[in-house]
Amino acid sequence: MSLPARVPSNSADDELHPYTRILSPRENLLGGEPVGKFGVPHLRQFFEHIGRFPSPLLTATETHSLGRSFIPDDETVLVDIVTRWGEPSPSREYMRSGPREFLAFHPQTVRAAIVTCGGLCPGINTVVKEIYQSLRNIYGVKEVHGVQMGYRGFYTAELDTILLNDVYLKGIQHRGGSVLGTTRGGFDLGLIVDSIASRGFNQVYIIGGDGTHRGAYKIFEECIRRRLMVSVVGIPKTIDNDIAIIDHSFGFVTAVQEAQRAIRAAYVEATSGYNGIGLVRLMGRNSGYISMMATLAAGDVDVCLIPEIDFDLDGPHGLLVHIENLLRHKKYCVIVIAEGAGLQYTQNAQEEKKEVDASGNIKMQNVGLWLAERINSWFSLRGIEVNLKFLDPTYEIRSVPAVATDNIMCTLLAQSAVHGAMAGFTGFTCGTVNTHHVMIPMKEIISRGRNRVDLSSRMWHRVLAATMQPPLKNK
Ligand SMILES: Nc1ncnc2c1ncn2[C@@H]1O[C@H](COP(=O)(O)OP(=O)(O)OP(=O)(O)O)[C@@H](O)[C@H]1O
Ligand SMILES: O=P(O)(O)OC[C@H]1O[C@](O)(CO)[C@@H](O)[C@@H]1O
Ligand SMILES: [Mg+2]
Repeated sequence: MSLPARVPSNSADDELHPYTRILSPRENLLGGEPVGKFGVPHLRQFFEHIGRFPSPLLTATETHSLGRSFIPDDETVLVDIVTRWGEPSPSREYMRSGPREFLAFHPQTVRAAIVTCGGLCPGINTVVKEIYQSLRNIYGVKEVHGVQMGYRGFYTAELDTILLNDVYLKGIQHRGGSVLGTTRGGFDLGLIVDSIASRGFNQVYIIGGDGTHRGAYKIFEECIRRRLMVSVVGIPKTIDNDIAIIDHSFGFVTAVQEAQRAIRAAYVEATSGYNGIGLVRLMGRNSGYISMMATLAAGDVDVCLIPEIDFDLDGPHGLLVHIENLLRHKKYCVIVIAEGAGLQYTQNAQEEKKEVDASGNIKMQNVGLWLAERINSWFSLRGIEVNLKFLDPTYEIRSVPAVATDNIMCTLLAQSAVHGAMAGFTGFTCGTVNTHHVMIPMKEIISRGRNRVDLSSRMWHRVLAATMQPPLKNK
């Protein structure tokens, strides 16, 4: 049987950045070690003189029994793992993360920086602590700095960087938030890279979402342009699950778990009141994953509204009539709505100037309040008594500490980031694909656009099967 064709991750239609040119297998053979294979840039591609140091895992076998667990650069994880017997199954593949036998940085020359950007997400502190610990405990790196308050911390005088130590980081994995602070906006590429150069940082770990990654890729490019030998690594952080390619990031499971409290409360209120309606608004401005998975987990939601679906409010097949039917038959109903759902109703399409936050994200009206008002007035007009309770957990689902599975994910992502940077890889993002930890070219993360719920997926179909909600469209 012939082997399936091997398709490097970003060889499809993406226009490749010259830095991330994929070497053909032949070039790799001629050049010895595979370099930049599968699109993950390596410092060796840009700098002639680059170190090659044996990993401490090779030499300090008494403390690290990892001798046989080095990951070769041609070990990959397949994207498409569902296949049919006998059919060729070419799949994209990503480089597997993990410790490499040889390092591009001597640990004593490493000055690392960690920055956290964007909104909060359960587990940020764990990632910060584990990057520090992996650098120090596995590789013996002495200097790991924390950049305060997101990107602006690189260049704002009153936000000096913090030299991280055990005391500062003690127990932070049990706390929500970010010990370093995080903000939106404040991305000044020139000043950020000036700061990286003047402080002598040669490894920069950037924890953040889609916006953060757009910035991180620019930092990577600018470092190369200025001939700065810096590994720039992204660690994906999103409770919304809106980052492409990866299974999901840390914090997502915690957010879904925390959302259960609100849904449970909505259910209790709805089932205890006369014609009770429990309405829960959950985060997710562009992608409805939190609402979708929280609905599946709860098992007692009647309607799940996410940004990806287009629903009618009025009319014989619209949402309001459906709620009335539910009340008639069940005497209560529970509705989950993602903050970005029903945008066509809450935002005036003609409006020319939309309000945006410091990062340029569009500010949205509270769709939960809007829907509560529409439901109440619709039933009131018909003289039907309803008791609607609106629950809006907003920041509660993302400010809590991470649950155990998320904390484990944080640890593994942080270790993957450190192993990759120490080996000299740069311009990459760590993540899980099919539950395996991989290095993904950052260019690919940002060029894929947002991850959104696929309405033809089996997962969304499971939601429809659980809620039994109709299409909510008149035609
Ligand atoms: N296109 C871009 N180029 C450079 N920097 C950007 C870009 N978009 C966003 N940023 C910067 O990245 C940081 C975080 O962006 P943003 O507030 O959009 O959060 P995010 O990383 O997407 O996380 P969240 O999941 O919370 O939305 C901000 O400092 C912002 O200025
Ligand atoms: O109010 P902030 O901090 O801008 O964050 C709100 C946004 O953050 C997110 O959780 C993403 O992190 C969105 O779902 C939400 O709209
Ligand atoms: Mg974002």
